[in-house]
Amino acid sequence: MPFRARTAIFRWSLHTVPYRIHHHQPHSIHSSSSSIPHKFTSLAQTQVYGESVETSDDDGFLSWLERKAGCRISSSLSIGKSSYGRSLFASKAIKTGDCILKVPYRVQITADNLPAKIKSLISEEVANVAKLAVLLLIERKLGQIFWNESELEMIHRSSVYWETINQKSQIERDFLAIRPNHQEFFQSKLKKCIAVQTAIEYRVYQDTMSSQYIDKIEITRWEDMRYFVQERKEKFQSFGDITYKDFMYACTLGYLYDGVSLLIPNFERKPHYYILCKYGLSSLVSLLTSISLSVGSRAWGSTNGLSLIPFADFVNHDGNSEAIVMSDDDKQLSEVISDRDYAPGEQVLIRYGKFSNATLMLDFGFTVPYNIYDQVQIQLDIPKHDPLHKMKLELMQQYFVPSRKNAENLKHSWNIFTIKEVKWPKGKGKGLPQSLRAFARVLSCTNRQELDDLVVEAAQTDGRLGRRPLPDVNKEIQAHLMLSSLIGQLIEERSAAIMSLEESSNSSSFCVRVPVRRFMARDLLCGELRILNSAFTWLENYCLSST
Ligand SMILES: C[S@@+](CC[C@H](N)C(=O)[O-])C[C@H]1O[C@@H](n2cnc3c(N)ncnc32)[C@H](O)[C@@H]1O
Repeated sequence: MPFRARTAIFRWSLHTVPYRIHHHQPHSIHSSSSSIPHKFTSLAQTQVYGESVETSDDDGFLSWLERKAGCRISSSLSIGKSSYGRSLFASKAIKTGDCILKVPYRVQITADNLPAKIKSLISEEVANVAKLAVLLLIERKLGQIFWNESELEMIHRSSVYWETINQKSQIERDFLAIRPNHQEFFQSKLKKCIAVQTAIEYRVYQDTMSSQYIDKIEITRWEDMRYFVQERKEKFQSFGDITYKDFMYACTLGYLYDGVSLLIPNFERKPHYYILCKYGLSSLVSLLTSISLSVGSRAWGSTNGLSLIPFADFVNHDGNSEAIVMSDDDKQLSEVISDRDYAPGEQVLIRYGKFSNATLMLDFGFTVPYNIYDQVQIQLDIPKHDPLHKMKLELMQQYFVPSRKNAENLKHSWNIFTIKEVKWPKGKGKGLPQSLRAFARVLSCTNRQELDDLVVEAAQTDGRLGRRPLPDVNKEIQAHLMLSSLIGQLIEERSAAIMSLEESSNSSSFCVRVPVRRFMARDLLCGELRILNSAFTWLENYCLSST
């Protein structure tokens, strides 16, 4: 995932592993996980996730990778197909605590693996994830990664909407930063090629509108191109939406992929054909524009920075699993220890991280129907017309400094709070975040004296502003009523958005992916609604119990 920000590295000690290891998780902008273990996957979920293993054309991959690594990577897993794309399945019975895969660092890929000649083409300001992206080779459904505007409209009430917009523009910036250099590189190759008259005749639609053919295109790798044309003629004809420029660019990407050939069995010298033949040209071209997201959903934060971990990246996610990818620096490998027993043929799942649906959706392109890590961002503003606006603003900026972890994440600022589901809305256990309630107390002050009193109280206690209930009970209730009114408004917005999703689900769509995205939007919004409702109930109870 695009990760301009932090990669959390967690120390994790499974009882079966006697040495110190690091837990690493797929890179996520949103990652804010702690490493507290959660429950085993329930049987019901196993059935939902369970799939029968189909023979996959990736069968040779494991043995190829083991040859490359010079050691056994897994003796209990095989690659198969699931409803989430490829996945790992138990090839024999697995017991809790078994080490199910070990991938040595030497066959993992980090930005450092970029060959020097490629590195020199990529400017310094390009994010690590984008550098890794040029190494990415296997991604399906590439053309469908970004949501279009009307699809985004389904979630415009959620903060994910703005995050998506920001992410897209960052990717565009990275892409633009890579492209000019690369084109220059290709231009020089092309000139050479023209000089030696190594041209090949082939046809490609220039664009769908004109359906014009370009007949003679000089290309350096004409032999390779002929191979491609012969093999994939029928596909070739259907690439109507690809412009000549895109096409050339896609073909030349092969140079960039040279650096990752180690991941592609039997295609060591022709990595781009692998992608072209297997997934089609549009996939390859889309790869360029959706590059960071694709990499992000396969890259793992570790002690080595972002890494692509072959084989481990075939495993799918279950937020309830306790199995995670861990790295052992002493042994120079990443490994997964099973958190439960598996029968042969069962799909093996791990937890990528404690990710909300917003994170899963934005960084991995999927959601789960009931996500225990869901959360909602709430923004509180000081009303412009508040006579104490200036004083409150100064106090807020001074006292409500986001934690370092949150500060790294652009979406966090002093007036944005993250709320999680309140498990015990009747008052037991943790309620709403203290910082949010403190902020509301400051907002509810109506004169300077009240604000000064809060400052004095902070100095006399732990230095934090508004952490204690206001001495005036009515004021305390007022502050919390203000929060419940805001939350009530957010609930209405989410409910309306869910309703309109339901209405639009009756209209037929020609596009296969729209219903899928509608489900994702619904998972996201329903999760947020659940959290907001729990917060609302908690606030109601707090106010009632304070009277
Ligand atoms: C690391 S890859 C896992 C292998 C992937 N299924 C494949 O075909 O290559 C992560 C991607 O798998 C899919 N995926 C993983 N877990 C999933 C889940 N629980 N539900 C839906 N899709 C999932 C998503 O497309 C995600 O971006």
